[in-house]
Amino acid sequence: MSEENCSHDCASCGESCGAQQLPPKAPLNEKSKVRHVIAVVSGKGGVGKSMVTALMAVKARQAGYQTAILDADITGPSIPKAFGIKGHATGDAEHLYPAISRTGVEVMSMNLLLEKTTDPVVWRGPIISNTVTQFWSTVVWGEVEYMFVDMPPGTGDVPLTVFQSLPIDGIIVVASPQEQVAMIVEKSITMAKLMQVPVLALVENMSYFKCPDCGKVHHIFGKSHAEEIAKKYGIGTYCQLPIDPDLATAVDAGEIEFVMEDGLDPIVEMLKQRTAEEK
Ligand SMILES: Nc1ncnc2c1ncn2[C@@H]1O[C@H](COP(=O)(O)OP(=O)(O)OP(=O)(O)O)[C@@H](O)[C@H]1O
Repeated sequence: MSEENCSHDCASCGESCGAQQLPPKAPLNEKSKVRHVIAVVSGKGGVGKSMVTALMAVKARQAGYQTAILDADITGPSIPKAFGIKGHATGDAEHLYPAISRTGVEVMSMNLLLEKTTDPVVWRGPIISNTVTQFWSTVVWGEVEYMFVDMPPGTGDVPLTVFQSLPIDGIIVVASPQEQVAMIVEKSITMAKLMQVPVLALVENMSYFKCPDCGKVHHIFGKSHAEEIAKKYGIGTYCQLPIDPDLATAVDAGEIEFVMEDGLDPIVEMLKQRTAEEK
């Protein structure tokens, strides 16, 4: 950005220039230790980002890690429903406490703070972004190995705040075959690169449908581009999830912790390897 176009408001600018003065990362409270934070992003809504966030937390938990989900999708939170978590989060004068799922995944979401889950959150961008930072700072997360942040879709205010305020280890990009063709996915990848956050994995969701009767595989949204996109952007891990009506039913019934789906295993393996290398 040229000098005369610079607003000098680095907190709301995604450019990385020599004069950049980013705000310090938001602090965690003294009762929490979160070792790794992974943001789950998508170029547009409805591609299964929340589904992948929930499944990643479940699968990493099954692999033996303490996991948590920070639902940064403030205006469209869907994480508590996938886990069948009802009721409200609790808190005291200084802290909020996360809900704990049946298998031990910690969850904080705007839906746990609303009087009715159908109430809309009609807030302006800066207040929404501030809420996300508060979830990070005021929630008593305890000891967490992997926190997954369910981002709102796109590259707006909240993703910018999350990248700037939270110590993000990397992102998982979720896209359907269609977004990959339309290059929507590349916007998220380019944003992460601008913010100097590594892209850890690409999930091609709704990649294919396998007929339960004859076993034939149909590419409903076009052929796969996961390998091609992963190669182009140097993304080390990629995987595919099928269109699976059982997955959608499990989310609707709050049973995401109990589905049989191994499509995300390559990412869990990658996380295990990273953890082993740290030791
Ligand atoms: N692989 C899949 N098979 C079947 N249904 C799926 C699959 N992935 C996601 N869905 C369903 O598609 C719908 C949208 O998924 P989800 O809410 O995870 O998308 P999203 O990208 O988080 O959307 P938004 O950003 O708008 O919140 C949900 O009803 C979900 O259950």
